[in-house]
Amino acid sequence: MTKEEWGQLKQDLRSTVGASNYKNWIEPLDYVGVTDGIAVFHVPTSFMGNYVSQNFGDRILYQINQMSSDVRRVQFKVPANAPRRPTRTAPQPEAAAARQEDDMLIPTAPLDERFTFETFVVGKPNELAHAAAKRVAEGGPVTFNPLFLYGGVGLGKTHLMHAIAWELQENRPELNVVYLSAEQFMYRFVQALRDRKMMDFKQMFRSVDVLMVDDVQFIAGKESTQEEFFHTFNALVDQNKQIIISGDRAPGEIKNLEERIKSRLQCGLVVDLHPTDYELRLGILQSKVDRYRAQYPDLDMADGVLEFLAHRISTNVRVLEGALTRLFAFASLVKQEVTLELTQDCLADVLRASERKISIEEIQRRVAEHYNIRLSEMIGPKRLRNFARPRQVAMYLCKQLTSRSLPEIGRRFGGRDHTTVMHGVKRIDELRIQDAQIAEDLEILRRTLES
Ligand SMILES: Nc1ncnc2c1ncn2[C@@H]1O[C@H](COP(=O)(O)OP(=O)(O)OP(=O)(O)O)[C@@H](O)[C@H]1O
Repeated sequence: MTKEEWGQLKQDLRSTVGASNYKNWIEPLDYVGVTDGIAVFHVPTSFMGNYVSQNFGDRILYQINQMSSDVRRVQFKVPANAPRRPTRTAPQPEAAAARQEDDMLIPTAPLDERFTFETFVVGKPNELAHAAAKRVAEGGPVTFNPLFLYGGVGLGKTHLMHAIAWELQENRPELNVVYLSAEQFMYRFVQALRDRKMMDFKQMFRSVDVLMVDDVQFIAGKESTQEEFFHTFNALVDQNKQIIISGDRAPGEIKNLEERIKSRLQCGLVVDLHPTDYELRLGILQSKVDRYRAQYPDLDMADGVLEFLAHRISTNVRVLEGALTRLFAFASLVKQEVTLELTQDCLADVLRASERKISIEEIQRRVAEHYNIRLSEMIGPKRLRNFARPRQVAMYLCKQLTSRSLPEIGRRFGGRDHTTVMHGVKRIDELRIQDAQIAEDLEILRRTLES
């Protein structure tokens, strides 16, 4: 079959499949030629290839055979040198855009170019989640299904999901990887219902190789979306296709999520991203600064600024990044070195908002745990050294980390006098210098309390 013949045949197909199907599925086909009785067409995505093959393959072959009898099969494949999947960040080719406009069923959402494994800083709080994400991104045989990533706001769930999708595209370009938020899933679902395209919807989601759904808590309480999600999930698991889900808490703790979905989500590997600690925050800041240096080559930064920010800003990485961006923009505007003073001025509101309110109770509890004594023993009247020293450490930390007065602290330590507290604080201040063990205890406790 020549290209001209295909051109003619295509026009014939228009009347048999209808204008909308023609525009969406037939027009974008790029006819390559016939080899060994197989008519080969190039398609922009493997998803599209599967769809056309399943829905129009027989009809196309039939039409071809009306013209030429030496074609036995039709094949739709993504060319080996195809550009990265066009439905992501790259501009959409016309056909794909038209398709999206037409029926809004192309399920994948754009990926953020900044969210890759290279830019993800690994520390104790996220090392497990990172390792699991890396494993899935290799695209090898499915070992845990689903991978469920959860954690609080701004701790890197979306970043890791995008990183997996990018890497899968690199490692296994032939796979049909679909990433979308649970909200988008619902939106597509409702739209398919409205447009009476449920068959298309089902087929589409069941034809993916890797399904990634972000912020699954969104579908909690939304009955029919949950139902459809459950069926999609099961169909893919049955076919041994990888599923990756994120949520803001562990599956069992998501309210108004059906029990059967909860238990399905718990079947694979559930890993959490813990709140960041000081070291991780510092690492993230350093890596961001390295990138900013390219943007602001003349900007100087005084020692201690990053450490200050890592100490003072909350666990949410998004807030941390926002603060740094603002700081750099401000410093370059006023053409000044980034000093501690400038930082405090420029970020006064952020610093105030993320001031962590540590309570006396929290300090007492942590210190008791650290020294392996009971809370009642620390607060109680006993003067045994085993209890008295931890008590003084706790008093010292209360003075350092809260804004409570000495009499108030005394009251909360079993009604002790403020002079007792003062004595305790002074004693620990001395020991801090003489006794390395005490210094280390204080450092550990301060860090855990501040993280
Ligand atoms: N370990 C990390 N290394 C580098 N950047 C990080 C890290 N963790 C988070 N970030 C950055 O912090 C920002 C927030 O992360 P992300 O959007 O992934 O959070 P999330 O957990 O999905 O939050 P939400 O619950 O609000 O959706 C992003 O800009 C991301 O790049």
